[in-house]
Amino acid sequence: MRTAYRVQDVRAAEAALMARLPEGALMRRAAAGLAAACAGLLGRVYGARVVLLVGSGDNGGDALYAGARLARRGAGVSAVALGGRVHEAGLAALLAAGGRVAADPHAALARADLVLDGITGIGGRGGLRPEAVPVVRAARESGAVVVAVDLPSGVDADTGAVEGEAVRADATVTFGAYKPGLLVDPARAYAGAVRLVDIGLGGLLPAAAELEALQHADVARLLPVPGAESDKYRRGVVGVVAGSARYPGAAVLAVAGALRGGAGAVRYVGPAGGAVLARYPETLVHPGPPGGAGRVQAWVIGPGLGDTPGVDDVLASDAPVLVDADGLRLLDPAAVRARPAPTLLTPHAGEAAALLGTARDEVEARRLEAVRELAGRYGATVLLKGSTTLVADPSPGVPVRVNPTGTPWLATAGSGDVLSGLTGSLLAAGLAPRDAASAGAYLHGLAARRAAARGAHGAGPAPAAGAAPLTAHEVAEALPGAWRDVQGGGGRG
Ligand SMILES: NC(=O)C1=CN([C@@H]2O[C@H](COP(=O)(O)OP(=O)(O)OC[C@H]3O[C@@H](n4cnc5c(N)ncnc54)[C@H](O)[C@@H]3O)[C@@H](O)[C@H]2O)[C@@H](O)CC1
Ligand SMILES: Nc1ncnc2c1ncn2[C@@H]1O[C@H](COP(=O)(O)OP(=O)(O)O)[C@@H](O)[C@H]1O
Ligand SMILES: [K+]
Repeated sequence: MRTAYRVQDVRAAEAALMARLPEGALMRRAAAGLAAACAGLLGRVYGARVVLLVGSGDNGGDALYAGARLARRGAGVSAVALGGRVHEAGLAALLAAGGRVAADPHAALARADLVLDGITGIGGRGGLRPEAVPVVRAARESGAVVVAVDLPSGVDADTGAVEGEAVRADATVTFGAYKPGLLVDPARAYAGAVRLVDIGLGGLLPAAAELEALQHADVARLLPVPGAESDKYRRGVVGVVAGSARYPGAAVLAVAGALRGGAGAVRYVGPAGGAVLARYPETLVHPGPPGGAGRVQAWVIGPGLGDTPGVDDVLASDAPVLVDADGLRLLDPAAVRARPAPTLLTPHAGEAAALLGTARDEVEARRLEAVRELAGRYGATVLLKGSTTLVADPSPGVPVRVNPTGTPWLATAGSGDVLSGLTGSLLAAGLAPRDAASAGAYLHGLAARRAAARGAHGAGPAPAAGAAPLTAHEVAEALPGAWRDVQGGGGRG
């Protein structure tokens, strides 16, 4: 499991550690890790040209000390000061190691092999200041590798928001702990490949992180495994209320996901039973309404539902309910809040905006705040889909889960239907809503990568990024392979 902590928690942990260490020891640890990462990226340090963008705080200090280490190994290092002051001891170390202050910043940047962004770290507020913008643009245009120190300057460490301009890094070397902004878009997209340098904060950070990202082994522990005593009812029956005369395909895709989610049986309820059976004869079908369909351990309602009634009926049941798509539009918030059984809402940004009474851009700019707000307001677990998928629990203080798998190719019609079927099936198999949602998103994203890379039936581990367009159906068909990848352990998301 990867965890991320808020700035106030990182600062408190650093303060506790610093009290036990000699002056400057923590910054030296950070700078050593940073310099080693830069050396790795450069390949050959001797003769490399390195430019440090140095702000007025300790983030600039880290860059200066790392620059000093690279200068001692033969790199040509020059510093560009962008704040009113610079970290004096850091600058002295750089000069003593043979580094310089750049006489002409733009000329230095034009020749640079590597640029270290030490403008702001966890002390930064708002986007880049205007005077930094042309320098940062020149760094980007030079073709040099841009490495952000702790965080790309200009992004919000706690929320992942980006207000105005920010550094677009190829890599970020972060210290002590991940910060939420490194894992949540839009800021995540500015960070490039993120590397964590251990400076000894372990044990000093709070027990509950702000964010958690599951990895293969975490998901493997959550997935249901049938025992010798299992039968289809004990494994759980998932009821899928989806599709309409206008959108029969949504029913087929939700059932496709549900059949690969570990429940013992899938009961489809709605008008698209014919289309569902033609593709999946193993489905139990019922024309509706849901109340007469028989016992289920969890419901999924909403994909392609149109205005078909049934949401009230399902919300009145005492089983866990996942509400997606049209179901989110039709639900009565008071009925959701009053439910004794768990509810899981799975909106994309537009649906989340409608539920919150705000604009879509607002949700996309502040995903972490939006998902927490929704969970609190509705008293439900919320899975917010999109470029960063987040899962929030309604209880305050529980870490939000951020999904590390997926590919932008998933932004294809119907892939959300597969996700809701899959996640509902995990709910029926007995997973808690937060676990079902995060394991569902993880498998779904992994399946998408497999499908995008080589088609649904390819073998071997999932590659890092998708390569070709995919269809929602292919995502569903790649789910068993993703499930096996996860259970095989090893790799991460
Ligand atoms: N506290 C510690 O023990 C450690 C801190 N470390 C480094 O120290 C950093 C935090 O240092 P600071 O607290 O000094 O804060 P920063 O260096 O992140 O930034 C603070 C300075 O930047 C200015 N500033 C704020 N917003 C700005 C903006 N938008 N544009 C330009 N300037 C802006 C402020 O006026 C202030 O002078 C961490 O991110 C990390 O890089 C590491 O050395 C590890 C140890
Ligand atoms: N830019 C993106 N990068 C990665 N995944 C995305 C992106 N945009 C959407 N997705 C994912 O694609 C799926 C789309 O679901 P949804 O919006 O409900 O579409 P639909 O209703 O057509 O099925 C979700 O799993 C979502 O997280
Ligand atoms: K920085």
